[in-house]
Amino acid sequence: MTTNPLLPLRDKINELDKALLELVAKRRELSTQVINTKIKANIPVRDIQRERSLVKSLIEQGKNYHLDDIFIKRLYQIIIEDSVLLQQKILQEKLNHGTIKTAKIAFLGPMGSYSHSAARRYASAHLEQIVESSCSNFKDVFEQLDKGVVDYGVVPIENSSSGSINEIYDLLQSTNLHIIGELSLPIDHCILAIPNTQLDQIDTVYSHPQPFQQCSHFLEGYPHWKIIFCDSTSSAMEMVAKSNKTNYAAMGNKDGGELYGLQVLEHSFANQKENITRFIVLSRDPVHVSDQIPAKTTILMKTGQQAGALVDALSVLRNHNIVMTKLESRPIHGTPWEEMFYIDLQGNLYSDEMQNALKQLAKITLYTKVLGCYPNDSITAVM
Ligand SMILES: C=C(O[C@@H]1C=C(C(=O)O)C=C[C@H]1O)C(=O)O
Repeated sequence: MTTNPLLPLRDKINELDKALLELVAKRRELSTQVINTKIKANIPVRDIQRERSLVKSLIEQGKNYHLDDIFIKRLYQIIIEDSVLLQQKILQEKLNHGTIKTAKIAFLGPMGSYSHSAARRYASAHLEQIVESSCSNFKDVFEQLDKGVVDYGVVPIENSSSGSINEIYDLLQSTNLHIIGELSLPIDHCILAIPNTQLDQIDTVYSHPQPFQQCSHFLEGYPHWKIIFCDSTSSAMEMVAKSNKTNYAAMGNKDGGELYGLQVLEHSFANQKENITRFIVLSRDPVHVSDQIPAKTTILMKTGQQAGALVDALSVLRNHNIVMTKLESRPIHGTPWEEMFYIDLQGNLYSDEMQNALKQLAKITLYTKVLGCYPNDSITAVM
């Protein structure tokens, strides 16, 4: 019997990887000590200067081992992002008196949808244990939360290829719920079919309308495919698996497809190479965001229809040095041709600048409402 000549080397690699994991865990432990010290001394979590000088010095040291600088940057981007998010989480938990032990969380679709992955990801970072509640549409997520059936709801708000998810903006218009968090997920749509199916056998594709929009260029190459809209990507996968038909396919994610026993026929074909969806987390109660971490505040605003009304409102933000990261407008239910503006702002709701700006906005707009203040989780280590 011939033994695999790679085995001794792989054993050594395994040992090194174990040591690397131990080191990463030790570094995380130090980040925990750092945040406890920062809490006592009231020092901000983020220290951009420190991040810059650390990575610069590591790149220099890496040269001694012939390590590529881009490799070091990418590696430390992930390590520092994890460290900052861990510190933010610890700080927020302390401020909001710990997490709910077993939280119920609602999302769109049966298991395997993108919203399900986002809900799990949020839960693994912020909650101890969750009970999952799948909903057949976005309205149901809002209603379950409103009625107290669940503690949190996770819904997509925008995608880097298809833009804003209008249905969510419309639901936010009349809600009393609060945005308490955000998270972004890379999305890789796949064409999924039952085993032993070839791509040229497919004539009908099932999915939620969003993936069809995000992959319109790819779909132009298959003009004969019949497109059928479903409530969610996972209900599409469930349907295709149950049908057992070789001419049917679903568009959804690989992990979800595995749950339903489907195989990947094609992947990585969204219009934008980096296809990312940002999700928001909703709750009945607002959270307090520490002034030691970067925060975002989302507001709803209705201006009058006079010339320059929106410009005047945006000038208020500029005059208070508040950075706007997103501006979206949607028609107002029941009043044709009037618009509601949704604005994402960098900053804490309780900062002086934000409070002053909101007071002034209330004076010059017809309506202003805060939808939520939450930790900015779009952390990019500065290099
Ligand atoms: C660990 C710290 O907190 C943050 C995380 C850093 C890291 O992981 O190296 C560096 C600077 C801070 O943005 C720190 O301040 O030293």
